[in-house]
Amino acid sequence: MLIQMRNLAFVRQGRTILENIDLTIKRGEIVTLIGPNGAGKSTLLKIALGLLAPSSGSRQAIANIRIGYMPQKLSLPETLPLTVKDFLKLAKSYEKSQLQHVVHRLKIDHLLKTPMQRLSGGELQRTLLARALLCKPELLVLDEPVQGLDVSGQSELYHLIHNLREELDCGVLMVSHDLHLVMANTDKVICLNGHVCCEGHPQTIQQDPSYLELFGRAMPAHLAPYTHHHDHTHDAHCSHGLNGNTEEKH
Ligand SMILES: Nc1ncnc2c1ncn2[C@@H]1O[C@H](COP(=O)(O)OP(=O)(O)OP(=O)(O)O)[C@@H](O)[C@H]1O
Repeated sequence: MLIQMRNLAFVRQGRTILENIDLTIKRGEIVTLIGPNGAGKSTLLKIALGLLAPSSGSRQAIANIRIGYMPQKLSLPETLPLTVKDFLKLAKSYEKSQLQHVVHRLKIDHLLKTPMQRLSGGELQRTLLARALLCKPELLVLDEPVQGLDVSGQSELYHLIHNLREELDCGVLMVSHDLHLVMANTDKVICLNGHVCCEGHPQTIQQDPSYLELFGRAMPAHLAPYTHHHDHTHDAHCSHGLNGNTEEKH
């Protein structure tokens, strides 16, 4: 076990954002959080990172756990002179040999002198991932790592994450909206909507009634859209009540 949350809740300004969360991540395991906007996915990642404290329940991690974090986005002033190399060197602590290894592994050697603002979407995601790897993480936390990439770029990055997990023998906790790609690239999926609606292996979870209510009927993996059905309401125990027949696509 790398990290474990038990009966965790997070409340802000009188509003319950997360409740009844039980989550364990082991070494070598990829766990993916899916859920509609505002479901609490980023909040849960911040609790995993230790940036936010739970309001109740517990979050335990192994002693001195090394966590590499890839944020959802990076906002840099257009005129800030910052090359990829400078950016990587801002990481808290790393060895020079590790920087060289990571840069080579993620195939960004040729970008080291490029200003951060000039990177393409795919190059930026690889650079952010490289920075997350500098601490030789035992746990990688990735907030929508493939956003902004085209389908082949998404597939390539998931494949890379898949391989890195084996090479580093680390755990991976990530958020994704790309349901069809998640299914092929994860060990465990957790459907979150303030609480855990359902969880399990990607193949089995597609049969779960809670999953089907949230994301619609199972389809061939390459055709599955990310569809969130809002024709029901949730309570803390994941029972559903019908309230109309509207549907949202995210
Ligand atoms: N510190 C805070 N204080 C008050 N409300 C907050 C705080 N942090 C998050 N929230 C609220 O909690 C809810 C969950 O936010 P969160 O960003 O975790 O959702 P998400 O699932 O990551 O959404 P998205 O898919 O849109 O990124 C949102 O309604 C947000 O406004």
